Amino acid sequence: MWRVARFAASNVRSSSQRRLFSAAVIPGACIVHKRGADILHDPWFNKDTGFPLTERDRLGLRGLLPPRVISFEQQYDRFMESYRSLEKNTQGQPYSVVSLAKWRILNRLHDRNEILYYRALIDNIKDFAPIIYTPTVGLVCQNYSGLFRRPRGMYFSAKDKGEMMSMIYNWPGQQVDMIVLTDGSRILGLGDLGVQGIGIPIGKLDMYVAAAGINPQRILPVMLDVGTNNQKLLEDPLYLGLRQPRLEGEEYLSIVDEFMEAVHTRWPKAIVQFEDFQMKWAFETLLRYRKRFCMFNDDVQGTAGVALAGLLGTVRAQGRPLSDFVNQKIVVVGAGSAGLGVLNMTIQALSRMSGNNEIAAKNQCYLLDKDGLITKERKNLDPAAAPFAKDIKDAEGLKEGASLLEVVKKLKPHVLLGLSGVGGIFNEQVLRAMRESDSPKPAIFSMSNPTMNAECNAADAFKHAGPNIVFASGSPFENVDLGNGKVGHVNQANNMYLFPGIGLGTLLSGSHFITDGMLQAAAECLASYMTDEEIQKGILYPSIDSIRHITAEVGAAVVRAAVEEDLAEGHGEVGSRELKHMSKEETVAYVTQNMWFPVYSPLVHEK
Ligand SMILES: NC(=O)C1=CN([C@@H]2O[C@H](COP(=O)(O)OP(=O)(O)OC[C@H]3O[C@@H](n4cnc5c(N)ncnc54)[C@H](O)[C@@H]3O)[C@@H](O)[C@H]2O)C=CC1
Ligand SMILES: CC(=O)C(=O)O
Ligand SMILES: [Mg+2]
Repeated sequence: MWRVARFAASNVRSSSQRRLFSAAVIPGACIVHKRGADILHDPWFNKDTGFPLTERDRLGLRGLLPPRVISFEQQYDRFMESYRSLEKNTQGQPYSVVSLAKWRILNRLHDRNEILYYRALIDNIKDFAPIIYTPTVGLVCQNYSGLFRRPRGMYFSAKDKGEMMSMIYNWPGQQVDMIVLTDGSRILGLGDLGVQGIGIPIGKLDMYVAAAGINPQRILPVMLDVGTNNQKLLEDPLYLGLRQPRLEGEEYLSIVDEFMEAVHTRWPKAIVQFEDFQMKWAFETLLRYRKRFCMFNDDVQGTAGVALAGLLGTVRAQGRPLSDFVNQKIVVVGAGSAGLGVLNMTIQALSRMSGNNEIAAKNQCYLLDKDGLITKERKNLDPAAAPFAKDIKDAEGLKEGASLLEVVKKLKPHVLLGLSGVGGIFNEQVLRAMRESDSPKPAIFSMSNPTMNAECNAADAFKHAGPNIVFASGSPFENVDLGNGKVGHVNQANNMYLFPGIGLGTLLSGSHFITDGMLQAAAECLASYMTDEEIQKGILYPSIDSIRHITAEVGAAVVRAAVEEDLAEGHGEVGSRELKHMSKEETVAYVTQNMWFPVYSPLVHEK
């Protein structure tokens, strides 16, 4: 096992500080149970030409590598040079060609040498996150059959019913801390991609390693293949998943049940993040498992916290006190797992701030789906959306099913937040209507992924809704040049700012459950992270460059919430008593010190 890497300081925000920070890592020895070529073919242990001569002798590697030993720094520079020349050589080519070429070069390194891969990822997170995460990961999932070279993670299919308890022991890692699980039924805004959705757990877990310092030997991406209803995939001769329609009802749940039991039998403390499940199963599984296992749903709960932090930021951006949040009119477009999760957490926060007045809180919020404004008059109203359906008498004269444009024109909302998965629905007319918003700095959150599915792009938002808006998107866009030296700041409102800290904080607290209190603490931590000066410039979230720092803070907030709720049993040598006595700063230091960092450790062979 890797010894935990130790960091010198916890308060690191600039890139020069980060470099110092990484230089202070002390590598521990690592036990390996294999020798010779088996080591070179194992990306967990392989150092390529970086094996020192003594290690080559000890591990039976002499003669299997060219004689010259190359330092880690040289290997790193060599990789970055080839990445930069790929960038240069593909300039001007279509987005899909360039980004898939970048993904391939990163993926090859991932498959060969994980230490070098994760170091490159951490040091270049701003450049590489859009490749290994949204938006390119969406393209990768769509093209998975053609891109597939080597398996990564585990695949449990409907055909494995009754076998999962033994299958779970096929995983080579002794300990697993973090699992990201999908059934591929709603991959970003791209719909049902069946087994091809495995790219999402892989990308999310890469973010866990990069942002939270979860040891990559202790992560497990999982695909639960219960079939697909995507006809194109079913007819594709190269499709790698089960060629059958999706299981439904009890049959479906029995597969998820069996998986959850198997995982927690082998690794009772593993945390399972449910990701990109279609809405009905997202809610059903959350309800079914959250009091039995350590799990959460990222799309429902992680997204909600990030959106709430952003909404509170928009109040500060208007120069108003946070208490003014209760006066904001918020329109949420998309009544799926993400939209309802956001609305639920927002109403809870509004309600708390207005003296537990849930009715007043609900009055501030409007919800639309593909059929327009959702009111209590809706026929076949989805039970999940029912608590947020407008009473027609409170709908400001708007009718059931009113269009987005009608709603925006009538309400003049402070916030327009999209989680519909439909690209371009914040069209020119809708954005122009936002110019009449009651807010001096109207907020437009175009949170759907990947880029093509964003409700609007950044340039259109500033062009049509005006330079005063506060803008956030789920996938990254460049800042917008507004002329006269002014910049329209683009925020990335993505659950990546919270899920790594939720997972890490839960792990280090030793809590068996992830409660609303822990999630709320995570959201509040993110909300209070930015300074007033940054917020005034329209910057609502930290730069992705400081994702490790924000994750340490969020992780610590989650640990402290678990302690407060008496759920924290501790982790490793740190028990519940020690956690209870830690100050806020000590908790941040504890979390930071437990972040893994990629450095070559001496390998020691053991039979
Ligand atoms: N930025 C972030 O961190 C996150 C972004 N998302 C994105 O949110 C999107 C939706 O995800 P889910 O809620 O899980 O999907 P979902 O499929 O459960 O819900 C989509 C909702 O949008 C509605 N809709 C469809 N067409 C519409 C239209 N023309 N006008 C208004 N509403 C319309 C549907 O009726 C449905 O209520 C995806 O693109 C996903 O990538 C999801 C989670 C996190
Ligand atoms: C970011 C994310 O979780 C999604 O788009 O589904
Ligand atoms: Mg997701």
